[in-house]
Amino acid sequence: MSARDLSELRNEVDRLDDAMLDLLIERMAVVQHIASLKGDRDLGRLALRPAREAMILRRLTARARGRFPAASLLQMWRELLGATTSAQAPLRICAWEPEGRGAIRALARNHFGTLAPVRSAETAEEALRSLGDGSAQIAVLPLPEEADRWWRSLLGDGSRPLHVVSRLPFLDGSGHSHPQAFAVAALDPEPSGIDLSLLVFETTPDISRARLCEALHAAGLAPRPLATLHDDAESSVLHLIELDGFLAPGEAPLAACLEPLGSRILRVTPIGGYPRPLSEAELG
Ligand SMILES: C=C(O[C@@H]1C=C(C(=O)O)C=C[C@H]1O)C(=O)O
Repeated sequence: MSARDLSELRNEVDRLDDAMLDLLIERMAVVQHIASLKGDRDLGRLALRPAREAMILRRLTARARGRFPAASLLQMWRELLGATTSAQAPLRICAWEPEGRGAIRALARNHFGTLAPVRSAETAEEALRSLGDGSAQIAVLPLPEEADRWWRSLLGDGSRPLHVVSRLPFLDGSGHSHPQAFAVAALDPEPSGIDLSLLVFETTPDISRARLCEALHAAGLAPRPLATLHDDAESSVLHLIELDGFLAPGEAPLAACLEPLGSRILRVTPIGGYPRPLSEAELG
């Protein structure tokens, strides 16, 4: 290849870079128009819409069909979505990174982008409090383990209920040991078409977690129990379980599968709904 060919091809790359940047600028202007319609800033609300973002990312990775590395595509668009969300309304993050549970702050940064400041909290409770006092709009916490109790506070009937709205990272490298986290915000979950739900089942102590999961399995809900808490008076037990689908209590098939357990199910409270992360296998 001659020096002339190389310089022509580099000119072509420069032309494409300019065109891509012009498109990003044009996209940002459309997002600002969307922002004025949604009115999140005036309502003191987060501009983030995890379901819409997941639909964009799934569509683009399918469209790329391996012609551009999917993991890079996802990371580039996560940065873009972070920039467009930050441009609409404040987006500050408070992350709880307990010892030995992985790089949660880095996970938050990779997901929400470089523009969103990530502050550290000493405890999960402190991270959740930051949502109440307005010093952050998103709390990022590692997936609960048995000893964690923070998820219990999402059961409260606050005037602006907090929900788990995302599971991080969006590209799930299951099989590798990598940290996973929940993003909590004062935002109502919306369905993206392929979703997971996080529910708290309050039961009488005489039914085991295994029995509860068996009933959920039978309805094809693929339960993944995360944690169980016994209340001080031993009169009820709280089970935190992630299920396939965007579910609401009282809705079929949840209501139907719990019916045989009768009055031993005291209460079912959804505390989260979020897009199911893409698996590496799905990317092909
Ligand atoms: C533009 C919007 O706000 C945010 C930014 C998005 C984007 O850049 O495409 C998508 C979803 C939201 O997180 C929107 O709600 O559509």
